[in-house]
Amino acid sequence: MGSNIKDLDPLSEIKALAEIITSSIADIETSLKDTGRTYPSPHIAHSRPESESGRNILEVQIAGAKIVAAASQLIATVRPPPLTMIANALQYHLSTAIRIAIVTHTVEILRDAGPKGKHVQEIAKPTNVDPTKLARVLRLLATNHIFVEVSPDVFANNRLSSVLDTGKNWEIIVNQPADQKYEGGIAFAALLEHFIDEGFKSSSALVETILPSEDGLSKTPYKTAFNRAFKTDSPFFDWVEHKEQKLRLTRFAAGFAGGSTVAASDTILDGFAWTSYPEGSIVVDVGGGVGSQSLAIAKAHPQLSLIVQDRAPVTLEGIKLWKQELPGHLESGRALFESHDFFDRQPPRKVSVFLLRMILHDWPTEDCVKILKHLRAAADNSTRLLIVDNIISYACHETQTKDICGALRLPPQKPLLPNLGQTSVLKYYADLNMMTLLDGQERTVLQLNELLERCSWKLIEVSYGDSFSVSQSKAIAVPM
Ligand SMILES: C[S@@+](CC[C@H](N)C(=O)[O-])C[C@H]1O[C@@H](n2cnc3c(N)ncnc32)[C@H](O)[C@@H]1O
Repeated sequence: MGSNIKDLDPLSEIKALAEIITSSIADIETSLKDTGRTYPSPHIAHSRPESESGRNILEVQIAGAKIVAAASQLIATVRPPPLTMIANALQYHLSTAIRIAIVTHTVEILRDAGPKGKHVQEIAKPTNVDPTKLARVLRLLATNHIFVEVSPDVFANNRLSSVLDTGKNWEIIVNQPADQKYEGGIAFAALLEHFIDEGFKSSSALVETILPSEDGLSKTPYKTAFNRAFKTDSPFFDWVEHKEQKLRLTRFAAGFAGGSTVAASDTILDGFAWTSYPEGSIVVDVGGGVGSQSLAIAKAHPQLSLIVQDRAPVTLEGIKLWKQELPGHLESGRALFESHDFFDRQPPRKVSVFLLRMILHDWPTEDCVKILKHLRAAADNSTRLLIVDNIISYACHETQTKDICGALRLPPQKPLLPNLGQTSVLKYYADLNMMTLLDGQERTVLQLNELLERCSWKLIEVSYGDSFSVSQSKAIAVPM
């Protein structure tokens, strides 16, 4: 497990893990007492972000990160190994069960019933699914702490299941076309549906895609596992815009626009010196989508001028959003949307900050080189490049990046994994999602450093974000 494993006999290792859990719980208790906040109950709906305020205290987060790392390591240590491997190999049923709960609108149907729940006959009726099969699906979820089986075949929501709630009335959802489910609602489940539909189906084709073709010489006809699974030559982002993929496009857009914010606790505003830029400094948000990040920057730092670049149809959506959210910035020219392909040269102008958020991970390294070289050509000595992505750590100690500010982290307590194992696992899932769908990749600091150097950018600072954060790591580079 941890690289320090040889120092501990097995029982001492188990005790050390248990001790990490006990002392972390004591830390949580102290922080809650000091701040007068309470810990969120696993039995109560996750309906408002404020209800997470106890868990969001920095010290509570750090303690929670240790508990997740230690508890999962403890399970991996004590359960008979073949059973752990079988349970790991069968995880796909859990993904499927989550999607079934979403498409049957189970969470919305159960919302009003509260803790007493509803019989599965009632839950199954609106979507006309077989109640006995739905009960088995929900029981697997309840066994994983998602929903509660209150009495045989009677299920109720709990905090985990309630994360899937759109907040909409189930009778409205059932009578709407499927692509309208997330309209006017919370779209977190849309993100999960994208993972479990396009992502999961593609993942099942990764084995055949990664292996060399049978003769060992000819190239595989499919570039990505996604291409193989969906029998298409189109890159994912083109395919999802095909007419017949309307439901998937709507769901994907909803999931990424609104859904991802439910999970993020730190933001674009943290970890970068936005206030150091004077009136009129230009920030170019490259591949900025509808400008949701730029919107947060503009609201917090009104002295900045924001230019959001993306593909033409996306910029039109962005203008609509900004007209609602911050019309004054568009009218005064303080913010503008620019249709621009990031594989083309940047328009000449003085840019203070180029922002690349969740862009580089979408692309293979050679394409990232093209994007970064165009930005470098448009930069002057004072330009900063801010990259926001998942920066992943090796699962072992690494010291080669010690000269980059923030890159090295203190090793966690023995015998935890250096990357805290399950605590940071979402970043590694994201990496495989990138591989599967796009031939993209999440990068380590070493890989990012090498990539930037090839494009004459120098990586000067890294911050990883909160313990549980995803897509919130930041890297700052300057021209070489
Ligand atoms: C994962 S989204 C990130 C959006 C935004 N940066 C954010 O963090 O919310 C990737 C974005 O890249 C845009 N994109 C893809 N190919 C592009 C290209 N060749 N030129 C400009 N933008 C592109 C997509 O339209 C999409 O908005």
